[in-house]
Amino acid sequence: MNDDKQPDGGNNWMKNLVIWVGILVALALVVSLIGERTTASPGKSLSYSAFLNQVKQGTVAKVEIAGTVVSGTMKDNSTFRSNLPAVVDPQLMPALTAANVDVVAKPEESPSIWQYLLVQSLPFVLMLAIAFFVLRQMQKSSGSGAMGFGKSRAKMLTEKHGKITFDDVAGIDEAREELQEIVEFLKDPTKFARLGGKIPKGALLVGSPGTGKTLLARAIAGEAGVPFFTISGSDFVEMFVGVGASRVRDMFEQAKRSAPCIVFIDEIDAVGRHRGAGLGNGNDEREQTLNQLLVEMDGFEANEGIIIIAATNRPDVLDPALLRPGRFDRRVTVPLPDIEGRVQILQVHMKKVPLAPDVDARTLARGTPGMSGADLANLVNEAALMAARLGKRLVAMAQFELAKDRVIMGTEWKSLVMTPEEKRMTAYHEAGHALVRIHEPASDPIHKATIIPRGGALGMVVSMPERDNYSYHRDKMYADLASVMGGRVAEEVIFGYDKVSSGASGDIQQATKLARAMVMRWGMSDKLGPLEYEEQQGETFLGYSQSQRHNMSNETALLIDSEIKRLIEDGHKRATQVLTENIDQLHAVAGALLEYETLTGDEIKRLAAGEGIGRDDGGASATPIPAAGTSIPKTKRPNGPFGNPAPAGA
Ligand SMILES: Nc1ncnc2c1ncn2[C@@H]1O[C@H](COP(=O)(O)OP(=O)(O)OP(=O)(O)O)[C@@H](O)[C@H]1O
Ligand SMILES: [Zn+2]
Repeated sequence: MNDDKQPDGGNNWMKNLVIWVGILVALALVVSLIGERTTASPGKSLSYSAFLNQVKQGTVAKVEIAGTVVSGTMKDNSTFRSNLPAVVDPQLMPALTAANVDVVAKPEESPSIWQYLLVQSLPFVLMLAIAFFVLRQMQKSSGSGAMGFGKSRAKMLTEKHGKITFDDVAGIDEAREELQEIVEFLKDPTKFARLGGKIPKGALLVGSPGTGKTLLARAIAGEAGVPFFTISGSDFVEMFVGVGASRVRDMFEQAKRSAPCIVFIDEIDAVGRHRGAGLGNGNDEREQTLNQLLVEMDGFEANEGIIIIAATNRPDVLDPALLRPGRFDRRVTVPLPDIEGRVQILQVHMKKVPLAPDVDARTLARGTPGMSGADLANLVNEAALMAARLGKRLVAMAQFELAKDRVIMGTEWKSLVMTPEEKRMTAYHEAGHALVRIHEPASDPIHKATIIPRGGALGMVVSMPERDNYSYHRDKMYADLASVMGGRVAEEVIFGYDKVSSGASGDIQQATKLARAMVMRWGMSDKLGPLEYEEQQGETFLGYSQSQRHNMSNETALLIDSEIKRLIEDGHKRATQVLTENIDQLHAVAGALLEYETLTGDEIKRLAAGEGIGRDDGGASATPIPAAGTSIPKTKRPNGPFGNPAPAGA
C-alpha cells in the first residue's frame, strides 16, 4: 500500500508552463505574419533595375513611394511593387518625369499598431505568464487561499485514501502496543479523560527508513477513525524567514478544526535539530519554525484531541526541548523486523497476491535478514510483477527468490555489508552480554537480546529492571560492569584475543562511565573513600551531561584513574570466568541468536539451563539448536555456516 505517496505534480507544472509559453509564442508569430500580409501591397514584385527599365520603356502609369517601398500601376492596369536602393538613385526622378509617371509620395508605412504593441509587449506577456504559473502552482501545493505561501502543506488523508488498521502493520507488535493507548484516547477523548487516563499529547517514532513508521501512524488514525494529517518536516523549511513558522501555525489551526485527529510529522529532524547546532544565521528560519512548533504544542490543551506523532531516524540530533514532558512524551522504537516479524510482514503483503502452493514465507524470511518492512513489501510487489510478465496466474517461489535478489541488489542494504563472519561475531558478542547477566544474580533480568542492527549498534541486549531503581547497590554495579564487558570477552574467548572487533567501543565507553561514576560520585572505591569528586553540570539529558573534576591534586587524579581501571579489569575478569565456565551455553545462545535474531529473556534462560528454546513455529522448531550438552561436537560449532547445523526445513 503505497498510496500514501502524495500525488505531487512535481514536473507537471513545468510541462504546463512550457506548453503555454510555446502557444503564446506561436500566436505572436501568426499575428505578426498576418500583419505583414495585410500591409504588403499586392502585385508582382520587381527588382529595382527591372522597375527602372519599365519606367524608361514608358509602361508605368503611376507610382507611390513610401520610404524605400515603391508600389505602382502599369499602363495595362497590372500592379507591381519594388524596393528602392538605400542610397537615392539620381537617375530615378529624371526617368520618372521623362516618362510622365504620376508620382505620389506617401508617408513611410509604419507597422500596424497591433503588430507594434504585440512585439513590444511580448516579453512582458511572457513574464506575466511565468509568474502566473508559478503562483498558481504554489497555491495548488499549499492548499487553498489566494497567496498560499504561509499555508501549511499538510495533506489530510481520510478513509477514502484506503483505511489502514493495525492488521496492516505486522511484526512490530511492541510498538503497536505502546501506541494502543493513543487509539483509546482518540476514540473518545472525554471518556478517556473521565476514566483518568493520562492524556497523551505526542509520540515520537524512532526507527530506520521503511520500518513502517508512517504506516503505524496511519493505522492509529484508522483504528480510532479520526482524520490524519501528514506533513514532512522539510515542508516547513523554507527559504523565507517566517514562512515555516506560519505554516506550523496554519497546520495546527487546520488540525484544531478537525479534532480529534492525528498530525503526523515525518522527518521531524529537518526542523527539530538541536538549536544552535549549525553555523551562521542560515538556521534562523529553522529555529523560528521549531520555536513555533514548541509554542503550539504547549499551547493546546491536551484534551483538545490532537495527537502529534513525529517520525525520525535521527533522534540523536533532536533538540532536547522537543522531548520534554508534555511534548513528545512517548518515545516508541520501531525496529527492523526479526525473522518472526518478517514472516508476518510477508504474509500481510502476500495476502494481496495469488500465491502458488510452493510459496513459503518462512524460507523467504530466513533469507532476508536486515530487510525493512518496506523492502519486504517491495519484494512481494516485484515477485507479482515478475509473475505477471511471465503470464502466470499464480506467483511462485521462484519469482519470490528472484525478487529477493533484485531487492537485495537494488537497496543499499546495511546488513548485506555485515558478512556472515561479522554476524557470527555479533551473535557471540550479544550472547556474552546476556549470559554474564544471567549468571550475575544482582543484575536486572534480561528482556531480550537481538542481533538486528539498529541505530549504529550491531545488536543489543535489553534488560528490564524488575522494579524502579532509586538506588543501586555495589554488587549490582559490579554485575553491570561484568555484563557490559561480557560482549568483548565472548569475542575474545571464541575468536581469540587478536580478533576482537571494534563493535565493543560503545561498551567500553559505557563501562568507563559507570566505573567513573562509582569512583567519583558514589564513593564506591575503598581507596578513595566515600567522597564526591565530581561536580555535575548542565542537564543530564539525552547524554548531554557534562561533568567536571574539582580542582584536585595530581595524585588524586592518578588514583581515580587507576581505580577506574581496576574496576573495569575486575569486570573483565568476572565475565571471562563466567563465559569460559559456561562456554556450552555461550554456543547455545549465540546459535539461537543467529537462528532467530531476537530472543526473549525467558528463551535465553531456557537455553542457559540446557533446555530447548521452546518455540513451536513451524519449520524453525525442527531446527536443532546446538544447546548445551547436545551431541554436536564443540569444535565444529564456530565453523559452521552460521555456527549452526544446516537449517532444517529449508
Ligand atoms: N511493519 C510493517 N508491516 C507491513 N508493511 C510494512 C511494515 N513496515 C513497512 N511496510 C511497508 O512499507 C511501506 C513503507 O513504510 P513506511 O512509509 O510506513 O515506512 P517509514 O518507516 O515511514 O519510512 P520512512 O522513514 O522512509 O518514512 C508501507 O507502506 C508498507 O507497505
Ligand atoms: Zn556490546
